[in-house]
Amino acid sequence: MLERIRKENDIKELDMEELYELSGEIRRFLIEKISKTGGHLASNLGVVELTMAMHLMFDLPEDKIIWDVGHQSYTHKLLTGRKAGFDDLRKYGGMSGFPKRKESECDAFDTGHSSTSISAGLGYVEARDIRGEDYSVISVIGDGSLTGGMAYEALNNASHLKKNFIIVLNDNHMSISENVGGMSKYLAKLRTADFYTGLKRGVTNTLHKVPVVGDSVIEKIHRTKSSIKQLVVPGMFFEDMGITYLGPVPGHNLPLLCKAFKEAGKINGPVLLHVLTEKGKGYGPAEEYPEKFHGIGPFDIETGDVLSKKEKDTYTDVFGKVICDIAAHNPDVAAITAAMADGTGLDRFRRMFRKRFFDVGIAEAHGVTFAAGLAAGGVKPVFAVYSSFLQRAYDQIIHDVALQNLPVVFAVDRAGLVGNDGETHQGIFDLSYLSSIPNMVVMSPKHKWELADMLRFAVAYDGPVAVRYPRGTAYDRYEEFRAPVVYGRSEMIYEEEDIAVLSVGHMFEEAVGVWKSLKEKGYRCTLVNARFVKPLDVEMVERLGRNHRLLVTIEENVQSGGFGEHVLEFVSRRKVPLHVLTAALPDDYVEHGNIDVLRKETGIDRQSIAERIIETYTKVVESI
Ligand SMILES: Cc1ncc(C[n+]2csc(CCOP(=O)(O)OP(=O)(O)O)c2C)c(N)n1
Ligand SMILES: CC(=O)[C@@H](O)[C@H](O)COP(=O)(O)O
Ligand SMILES: [Mg+2]
Repeated sequence: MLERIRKENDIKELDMEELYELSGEIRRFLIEKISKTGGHLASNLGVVELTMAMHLMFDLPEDKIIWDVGHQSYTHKLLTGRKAGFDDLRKYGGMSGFPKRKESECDAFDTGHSSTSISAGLGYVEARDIRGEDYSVISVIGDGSLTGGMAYEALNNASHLKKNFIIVLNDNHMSISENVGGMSKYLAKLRTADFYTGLKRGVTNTLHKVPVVGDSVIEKIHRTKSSIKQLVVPGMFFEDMGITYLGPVPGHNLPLLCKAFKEAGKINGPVLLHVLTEKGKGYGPAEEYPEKFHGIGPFDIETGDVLSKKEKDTYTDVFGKVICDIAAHNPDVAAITAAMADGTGLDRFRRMFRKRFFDVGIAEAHGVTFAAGLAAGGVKPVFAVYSSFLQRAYDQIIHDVALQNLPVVFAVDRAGLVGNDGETHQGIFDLSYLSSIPNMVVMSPKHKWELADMLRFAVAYDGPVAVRYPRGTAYDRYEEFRAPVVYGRSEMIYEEEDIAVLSVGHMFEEAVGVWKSLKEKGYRCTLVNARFVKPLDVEMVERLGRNHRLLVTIEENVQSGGFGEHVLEFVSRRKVPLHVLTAALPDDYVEHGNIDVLRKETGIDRQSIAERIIETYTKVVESI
């Protein structure tokens, strides 16, 4: 069947039996492909029928399907002619793991971060009406993503609509890990309500079963003239806001899903279609361990085991262990995650210090202000958060934390290039957005031992402080370089003259490569580990100015507002006699792919940096 799907809407040519066959083929295809490339398997297996139903009931690309997060859009990609793309899924130059408008006109909106789909959908609805156009808009949001504040802001805003807007709540009762919070509990109650048993039941029959609320329901039904109102009883939270609730609909029953979409399309206003799906559906290991198969590397299909065995600790592992050790000795330390307990390494903390562990849901902005409140109350909060997700909380960092100089520790994970998730997830802005904030201290460790030392320093520090470290294996060389972390002081590694290399955090590994290659070619070269991005170690810069000609900064952050620009600004303002060469990422978004490839493409790999240094240094010497 899959062979017959060459482009969008081809699915409509299949009969029901063929559609069943197709759903099986899609699952087998996804399992096989993702077992080789890695990707977000469990969420995708859960929405096969839901996606098929939407593709059967709507016309693409005219109608707009907006995926929240977008990690579950693989079936949508398959049904819109992108089957071949799965061979290079998430590889450099290959197909993205998320919806991309530049990839297909059937992708209505780019996503990657959660809880945006209702806002974007509402924007489309209003644009449609302003321009007098006629198409359907369907936002598909997961129960986990419904813990994000933006989703409620959008629901609140959408409640006034008088035209159709379909919001699909894809409820698999899971975020990456177990979902949290009051809405999740509410949805759990709705799950046990009667299934969507069809639209044939008479309105009155149903209403007779609803004592007390019957009259108001009848009134509403008369207002909307929609028989579907018989199903309002379970979703009064949404109903009372002015959003029609339909469901719960069994999310693996294609005919019922299609019917539900048909009815949802009739409602003149916002309608929330509550669909119950199973994460990992159809693949035993993913059904059993949806968390493990949420995002997974290549794995063995028979056993479900991940193929590449991890031999060394990642920075995340180091953080997870050290923060537990710190908390064991300091009862004031609390840890916060925004739905990323495993990803940030806080799972261990959750087990060890249940009362001091807080999963706030996918709510980074709230998480930051909540941390500020904890800090104001005398607790020492450590918010472990991915660099790109912390972008969500910029005002909260300024307004609620830094302005009051509150001692909140930001453990900024996935800083720098993250690789296969691509543009939306690269942690390449944090040095810029954090180091521009007054009171903020920003550090980055060169290796795993320094991460531990910096975390201890950060917890002891009386003010807002960020420690940023990358995804992946923690660097475990240069153990002998472990001088105590001193506020605002960098670390001299090798001192020579002429060329000085000043590297930030994990780019130390590249900087060592640069340093070695310059040495091999006969250059005299100093190597310094910056440690602090803010405050900048200006004494070190002045000291380097005495016997060097070229100062090279290396960071995995955009150039704009980054470490190199801070150094440049200081050198120029204080007229330090140094030429400065900044190795940083260009003013652009970096797509998905292997990190080494991305570094090469963006010119921050050791070889490209060494070449640029030699070229620049030659010019500097010639100009004297
Ligand atoms: C702002 C933001 N924070 C965190 C994440 C990481 N994240 C990706 S998917 C996900 C869980 C989403 O759960 P749900 O919406 O229920 O989708 P499911 O995976 O269950 O299909 C999380 C926390 C993100 N993408 N965006
Ligand atoms: C879709 C999403 O945002 C997460 O699942 C993310 O892909 C996790 O990234 P890590 O694999 O780096 O934890
Ligand atoms: Mg979910």
